[in-house]
Amino acid sequence: MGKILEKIRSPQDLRQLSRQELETLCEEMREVIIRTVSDNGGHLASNLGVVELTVALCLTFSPPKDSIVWDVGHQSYPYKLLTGRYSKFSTLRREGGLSGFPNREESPCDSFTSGHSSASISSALGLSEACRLQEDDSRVVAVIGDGALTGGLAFEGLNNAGQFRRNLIVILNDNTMSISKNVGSLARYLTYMRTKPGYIKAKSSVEDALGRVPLVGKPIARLMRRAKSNIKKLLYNSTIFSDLGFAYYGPFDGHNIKELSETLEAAKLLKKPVLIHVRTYKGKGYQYAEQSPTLYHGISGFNVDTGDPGEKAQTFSDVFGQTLCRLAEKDEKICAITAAMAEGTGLAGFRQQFKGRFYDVGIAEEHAVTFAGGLAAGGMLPVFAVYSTFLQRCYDQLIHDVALQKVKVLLAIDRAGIVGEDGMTHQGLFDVAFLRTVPGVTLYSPAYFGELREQTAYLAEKGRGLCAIRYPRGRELYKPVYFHSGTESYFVYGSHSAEICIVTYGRLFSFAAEAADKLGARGIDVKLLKLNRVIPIAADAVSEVLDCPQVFFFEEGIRQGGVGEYFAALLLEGGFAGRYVLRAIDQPFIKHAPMFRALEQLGLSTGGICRTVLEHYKEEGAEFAEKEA
Ligand SMILES: Cc1ncc(C[n+]2csc(CCOP(=O)(O)OP(=O)(O)O)c2C)c(N)n1
Ligand SMILES: CC(=O)[C@@H](O)[C@H](O)COP(=O)(O)O
Ligand SMILES: [Mg+2]
Repeated sequence: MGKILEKIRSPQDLRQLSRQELETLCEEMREVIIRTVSDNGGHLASNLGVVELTVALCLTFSPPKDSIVWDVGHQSYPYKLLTGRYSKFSTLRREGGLSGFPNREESPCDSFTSGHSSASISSALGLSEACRLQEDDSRVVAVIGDGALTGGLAFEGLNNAGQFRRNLIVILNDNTMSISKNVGSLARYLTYMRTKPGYIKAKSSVEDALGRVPLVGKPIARLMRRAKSNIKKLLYNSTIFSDLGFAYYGPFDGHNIKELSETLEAAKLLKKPVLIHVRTYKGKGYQYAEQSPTLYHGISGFNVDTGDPGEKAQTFSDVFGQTLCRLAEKDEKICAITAAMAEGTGLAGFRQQFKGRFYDVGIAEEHAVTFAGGLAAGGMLPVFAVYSTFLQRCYDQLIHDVALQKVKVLLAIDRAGIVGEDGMTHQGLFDVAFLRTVPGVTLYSPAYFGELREQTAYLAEKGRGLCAIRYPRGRELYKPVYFHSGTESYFVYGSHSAEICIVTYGRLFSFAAEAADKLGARGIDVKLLKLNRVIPIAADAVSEVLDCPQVFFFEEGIRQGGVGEYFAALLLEGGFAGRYVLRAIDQPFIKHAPMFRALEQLGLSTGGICRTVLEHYKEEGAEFAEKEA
């Protein structure tokens, strides 16, 4: 297994291989990727689609001297295999192992850490300009998918790069898919380019472009002659890309190593930005992924022989999607918006049931929020379901295009908190802190499916202005059965006379409740305050713990600007005289690890909550902590 692959220590090693050996290498790479993702989970279909492209890139360029920037970076597994990481590949996405995305700390061959879409052209342009300014002749290549190209940032990059008279290669990896089918006019335009009958001979063709390159020696002349005939027959007269200042080549077969490498060699010689359009197939080489590229885009593991991913427990996203469908049956104003994440956010059912009120806007979160603002100003009730990490892009739109307009928009913030194996680029840890600064926002944070249903309905029916609800990745956790009091915005559990009070919100409440049970079993009486509404915090909720001598606040989000700090300020204003201990996240770039393992390491699991309380509870605490550790 991996006979050729195991000898590849760096891209330079590929140059010793024959055409046949390169083909065999691709088969070996696919086998390793399929096996590893079946065990560890990960992004299968996109990686299988770029195997030949990666080989061609590594044959033509010399990372780390040359930079290859992978957009999103979820398709960088073949690149990891060819850049000295084969021996560690079985650790992919495991705690302490290789990241599922390019990471500057992992390898000098990863020139830019990525995870969020549509940024590659801008970062590649920056890298290229840094080379120019330092008189470094290294090459820079950005590889961007047709899905990622729907993001506005990609166009900002193209617009800016098009004016530079300097080589910058952008490879458009067009597989007609985002996570689901790619959408929008651009996707239509790419289809037109792929299928347009009869190629037009170029006016300002590669011949002109190549004519400007000084001929040095016979090999280059030969190479250029070959490239010219190759390119000439496939070059369009005018494309959106050439209008933006790029030389456009394509579309090419993205699974033909020879054609790709020759094209890349030729493109290297141009003294202007170049866009090379390649057609690839998501899932190539694994029949199940070819048939269902959406299912195998990101998958938690599967049986290699049957492709069976196994049973999946119900998730918060599922419950949200079902709830929104029920609400939309009664309220015709409700519209659902996704930025290319219909499956992940649980909106696939809504898409089917309410086609006319469903919008997949492409990977364009900023646009999604402003579009929602417009829908709301026009009298509709837009609901934008988005992962917490991707909402980070929308800060200005939330302020300017929703809050300032005084319109009602509902944000369904999925993957809030630690997400697990996707790691540092995907953790949902900032949303609460930045939403706190948006005027007039209302934010709820359910711990359980039932609460998600109730709070979504409450916000849809009664909320005002910018309303949001945040919930975690995956399933619901431990639910205490004992009595609680309070209002819709908070619940109180346990004895009112307890000397210790734990305050928290969202899924951490399950751990806090378990911790309270354990502490109770050791004779330590704990009162629990669960915030349902975290912005604004209800004055009554603060009053509930004002007289408590020790208040512990646990938060699955960043400390700065989080709810824990906010709660502390309200306590102080209310005259609180006790001890306040806040455990939140201080270093938010948290590496990949199983979700609950990461929470444990952050001291935010049941054990962590017990330990923190007990550290402050002297004698019994020391004894208990030893037992628990
Ligand atoms: C800002 C942002 N929004 C959403 C995502 C989630 N996401 C990851 S990959 C992907 C689809 C990318 O499609 P494409 O660029 O065509 O790559 P392919 O998977 O087809 O290779 C999406 C929506 C993301 N990574 N970043
Ligand atoms: C690459 C990317 O951004 C998404 O594919 C993400 O990995 C999806 O994560 P979930 O598995 O949480 O939907
Ligand atoms: Mg694609």
